[in-house]
Amino acid sequence: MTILDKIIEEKRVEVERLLTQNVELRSEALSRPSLFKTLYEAEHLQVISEIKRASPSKGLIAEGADPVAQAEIYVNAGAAAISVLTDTPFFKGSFDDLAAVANHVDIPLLCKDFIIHQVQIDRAKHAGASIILLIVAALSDRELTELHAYATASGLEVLVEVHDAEELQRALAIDAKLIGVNNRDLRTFTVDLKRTEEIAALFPFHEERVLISESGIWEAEDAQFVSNAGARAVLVGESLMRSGNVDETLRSLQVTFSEVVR
Ligand SMILES: O=C(O)c1ccccc1NCC(=O)[C@H](O)[C@H](O)COP(=O)(O)O
Repeated sequence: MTILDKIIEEKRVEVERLLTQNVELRSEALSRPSLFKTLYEAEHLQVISEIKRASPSKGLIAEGADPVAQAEIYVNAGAAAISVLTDTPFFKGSFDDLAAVANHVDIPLLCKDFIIHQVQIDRAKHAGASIILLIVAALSDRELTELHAYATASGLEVLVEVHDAEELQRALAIDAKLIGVNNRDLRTFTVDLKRTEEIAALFPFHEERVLISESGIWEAEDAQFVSNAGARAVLVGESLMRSGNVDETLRSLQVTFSEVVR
């Protein structure tokens, strides 16, 4: 059994608990800027900055980090959006982290979790997220279609994550506008930025969609590589959480688009 399988198993238990507790999770749509619009109109590579305390591949990264203080640095350094990992057992994140960040920032906010059921979408929205993540590898076609439609109808944006050509086709089949290539294989943890290049070669850039490169971005050279491949944004966690100068690291990743890509 892979870590992804274990995480999904844990999510099934979490969903059961949420459904049994029958917690009131209805909420009005929040008005945050559209991430899609921000990225589509961007003049340079955008950074989606993540609050990440720990991970299955790296263990503890920044256990005692203050999510609000970290988010404020991200906003001041020009982050396009903030991603908050809300899973506790594997990432030491929480919905309290998400809600705390939501109360302090007004830029687009991604609930980074492993969504398999509508109740998790309600919970993300209730905590103040404006974007949810759907991981193609974790969902059947039917689940992907239904969860994407439900989130969109709830007024949320959806980042659809892929890792190979077949998953890209599945993302395009549901007309996903925000497509993220995870450079990390969630089953083996191998990170390879060439994943972005491979998916970019198949990506319909002439359509109104944006490509985001996720994971393994440490320095400007990495950002330039995926930007040159066609990414309009990078999703960055560990390198920002570990940085001694978060502001400087984040700004260094906001590289200019090459003429070819623009
Ligand atoms: O980060 C992991 O080890 C991980 C393992 C299994 C499933 C998901 C995982 N990470 C979630 C992410 O996608 C990353 O947090 C995100 O892309 C940022 O990656 P990085 O900049 O490498 O921290």
